[in-house]
Amino acid sequence: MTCAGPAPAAWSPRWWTEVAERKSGTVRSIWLPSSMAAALLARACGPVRGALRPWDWRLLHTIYQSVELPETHQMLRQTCQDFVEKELFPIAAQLDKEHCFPAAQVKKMGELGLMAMDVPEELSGAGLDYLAYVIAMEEISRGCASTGVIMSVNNSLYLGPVLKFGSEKQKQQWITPFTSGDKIGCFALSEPGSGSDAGATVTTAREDGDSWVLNGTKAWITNAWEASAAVVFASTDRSLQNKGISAFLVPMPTPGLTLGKKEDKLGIRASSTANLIFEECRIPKDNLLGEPGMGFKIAMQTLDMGRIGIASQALGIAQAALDCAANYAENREAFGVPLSKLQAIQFKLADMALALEGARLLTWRAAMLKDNKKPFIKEAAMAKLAASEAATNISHQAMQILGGMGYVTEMPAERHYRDARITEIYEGTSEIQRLVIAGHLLRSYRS
Ligand SMILES: Cc1cc2nc3c(=O)[nH]c(=O)nc-3n(C[C@H](O)[C@H](O)[C@H](O)COP(=O)(O)OP(=O)(O)OC[C@H]3O[C@@H](n4cnc5c(N)ncnc54)[C@H](O)[C@@H]3O)c2cc1C
Repeated sequence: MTCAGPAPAAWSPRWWTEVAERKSGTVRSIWLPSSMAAALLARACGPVRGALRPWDWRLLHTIYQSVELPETHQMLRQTCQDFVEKELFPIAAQLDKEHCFPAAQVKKMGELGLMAMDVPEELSGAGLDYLAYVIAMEEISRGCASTGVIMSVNNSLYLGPVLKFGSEKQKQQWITPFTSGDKIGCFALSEPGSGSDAGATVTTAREDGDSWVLNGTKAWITNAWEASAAVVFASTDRSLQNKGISAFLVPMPTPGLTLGKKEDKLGIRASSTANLIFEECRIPKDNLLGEPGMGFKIAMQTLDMGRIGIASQALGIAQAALDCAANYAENREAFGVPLSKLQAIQFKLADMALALEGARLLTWRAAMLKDNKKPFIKEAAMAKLAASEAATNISHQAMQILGGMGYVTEMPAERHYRDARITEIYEGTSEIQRLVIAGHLLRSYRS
């Protein structure tokens, strides 16, 4: 088998168009999540509808979605599940073993709209909401956590800040070519000397005629080896500390930028992680994203959104581990009965399912708050913390349920265990999530 994976399946290039055609034969897209939910609500609520004020509708929209996903999102989930069964399950173990970037699968995900999910259709994105993004992220990560992080970085860490802070011209140039799976982007904030303390950035950018000139090293950059562009954070005025950091759009490859070695990692081994080394790297003046000094704000707001994606990646890994453990327990016999008849194993499975469901509800809630333009920073941190710790614990218990078979590569349990661990580290460690949650919590008591 090659890294390209199995022969291409007959995927519809735009699944939601197919859905629309199935429904009416005329509408190009049915992706209007709020109005769809309202229509479904109207069907569900009938006579009480007239009694509802606008804010009630919004509230019901939220409650409705937390009880049962809208039909559109269920269809999206099914599409992703079919993709995972055919395209990722058969090759995930080999991708991991060979550190192999899943180029063919990323291309197909681009064709399905999964590489630019909340980018508007005018910019060639799928034009979906964040709830759709987390549903898809979970499913893709269930099939292959490495593919999940590749998708997450392109969607939320690379496209996210360009969409939010870019000029119209920048959006055309730096978003549209990155929606189809042909090109992917990366996000370069961390440095060898600063990860959690991102404000301590020492990479610099100085103005020189029509250019910015970058110097310094960015560390741990996901997608570095395959990326065609990076959002890079560098200090334009060290004396201003956080407020002196700016964000830049850097084409890759470009003179003055070299890649470090691929890190040899515990998990998510099919995604590349490497340093970006800038030595008198010259980029056009126009490549400044936002205003000078806005970089720290751009980075923090991007990570707030990105955390919801990493929470969903963790959910996918946890679900895969639970599925593996439950199936094994049903089929493996000990002391004359299947493992699943033993109460000790049942209790483990129950606790695993409980942690997973709780984390999933927190993740959906954070996504829906974002979709409804409500504050979501604390909730995103809660979702990431709960989901990543659930993934670590669930994959640990799954390995225990499999016994010796959990420890060898014939079964996916050991890969889930290795993949889960990173979700507690990147896009803010668990300690940083606790700091964010506590900060918001205590502010609410003081105000
Ligand atoms: C596989 C991988 C992929 C990554 N991808 C990217 C990427 O694409 N782009 C990018 O910019 N970065 C990326 N990172 C970097 C990642 O975000 C950082 O590793 C992470 O933020 C932690 O920073 P650090 O490693 O410097 O640890 P440190 O910040 O040195 O932290 C070390 C320990 O101290 C704790 N700690 C630090 N400060 C505090 C505090 N104030 N209170 C309590 N505890 C604290 C931390 O929680 C941690 O346990 C990636 C990392 C990995 C391993």
